[in-house]
Amino acid sequence: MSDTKAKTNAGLQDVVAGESNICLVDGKLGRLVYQGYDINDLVGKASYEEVVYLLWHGKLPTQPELDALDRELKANREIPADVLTLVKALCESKSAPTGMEILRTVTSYVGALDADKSMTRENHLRQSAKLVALLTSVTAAIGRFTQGKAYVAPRHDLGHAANFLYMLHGEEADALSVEAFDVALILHADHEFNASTFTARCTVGTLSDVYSGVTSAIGALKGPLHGGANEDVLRMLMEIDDIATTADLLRDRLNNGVKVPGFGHRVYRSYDPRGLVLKRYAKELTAKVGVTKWYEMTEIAEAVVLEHFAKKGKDLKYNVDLYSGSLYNAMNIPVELFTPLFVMSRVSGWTAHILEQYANNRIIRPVADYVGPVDQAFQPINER
Ligand SMILES: CC(=O)SCCNC(=O)CCNC(=O)[C@H](O)C(C)(C)COP(=O)(O)OP(=O)(O)OC[C@H]1O[C@@H](n2cnc3c(N)ncnc32)[C@H](O)[C@@H]1OP(=O)(O)O
Ligand SMILES: O=C([O-])CC(=O)C(=O)O
Repeated sequence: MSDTKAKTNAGLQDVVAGESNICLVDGKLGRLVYQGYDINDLVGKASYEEVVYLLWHGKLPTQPELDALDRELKANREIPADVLTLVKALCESKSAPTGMEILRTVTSYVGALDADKSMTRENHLRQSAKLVALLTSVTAAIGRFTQGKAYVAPRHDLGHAANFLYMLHGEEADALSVEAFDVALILHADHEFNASTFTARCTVGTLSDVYSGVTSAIGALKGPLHGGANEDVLRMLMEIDDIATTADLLRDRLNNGVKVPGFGHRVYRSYDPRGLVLKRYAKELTAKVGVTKWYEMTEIAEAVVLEHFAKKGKDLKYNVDLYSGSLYNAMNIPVELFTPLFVMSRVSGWTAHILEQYANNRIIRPVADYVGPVDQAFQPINER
């Protein structure tokens, strides 16, 4: 048995697992900072594309730098014919793969077909830009095919957020939807050593490639305790489907010890600053489109769950996934696409962390506190 008296924190809670310049999550103050910039100073002022540049390069771009990134993203918007055929076949498959399973497969597929395997920062940035653009177009295509609609080719005169909504709906979205969607992309872009980002760093810490890092990160984000929670929130509300009974049903759920998606966080103790911004946009957009039911039910959920936590003396609050559901619904985005939307945004953060890991790499390999037996006497199979 190991003689190391390592203190094992279940789920690595509060364990400092490395240094990073990219993102600060201040759980006590409810503050989120990208490369030194508070998210509240970025939303509504910077575009998602500027934030992508910021995360990768550690500084806000000048206009020529932003133009160059914009050209590169646009050059990668079109889905290659073989990828489109794969996406369509998966969407129509009897096994009904989820959007996350399709994105995971596509990432792995395009990685296998990328002939340039060189381990240079320049090549890694090229691959990162390709993934940011391509996974966005593929998410829109999944939305089209799963609704039995035809693929809509990208436009090059639209920004990243506006182009996605155009490719999904086949028509240009209104200005408030584009602004709110761009803000949602910014807010989901990075979050320090969350489970999927840490997974990506572990993968590339072996000096594996960018596509492997992102493929494994998608697998980690998919789970209901992480990115999958944004779909679960709206599904839960749709199952309740009644404003009048929401509070009682949620109280029952909590009293039966069942978790409510969209609440709780490993780091935030005061509040999740992303949730506040999304709530504001959800309120405005749902009122504008005249579909306020899910937003109203979400507000009831917020009140009921926080009251429950407070009575139990728990400092848990709602997280980023609570209000995104009613917001995306007001943009007419199907629930099945909510976690893929998270990928579309977070791929910028994953690749920023992948670049940072490569720049100062040491293989990530913690130790286990072995608690099993060590002195077992071997018995041949015929004596067992
Ligand atoms: C983008 C993101 O990944 S944000 C998170 C998205 N995930 C969700 O919304 C799913 C619901 N939330 C959760 O499962 C958790 O809060 C997590 C996974 C986010 C954090 O997990 P942990 O830090 O391990 O907290 P843990 O699950 O141990 O919760 C601590 C206590 O609060 C309770 N609790 C935590 N979240 C919730 C919840 N959503 N509803 C009800 N109770 C909860 C737990 O049951 C536990 O209670 P106990 O001490 O009586 O056993
Ligand atoms: O930080 C976490 O553990 C989860 C989270 O909110 C995110 O990844 O955005």
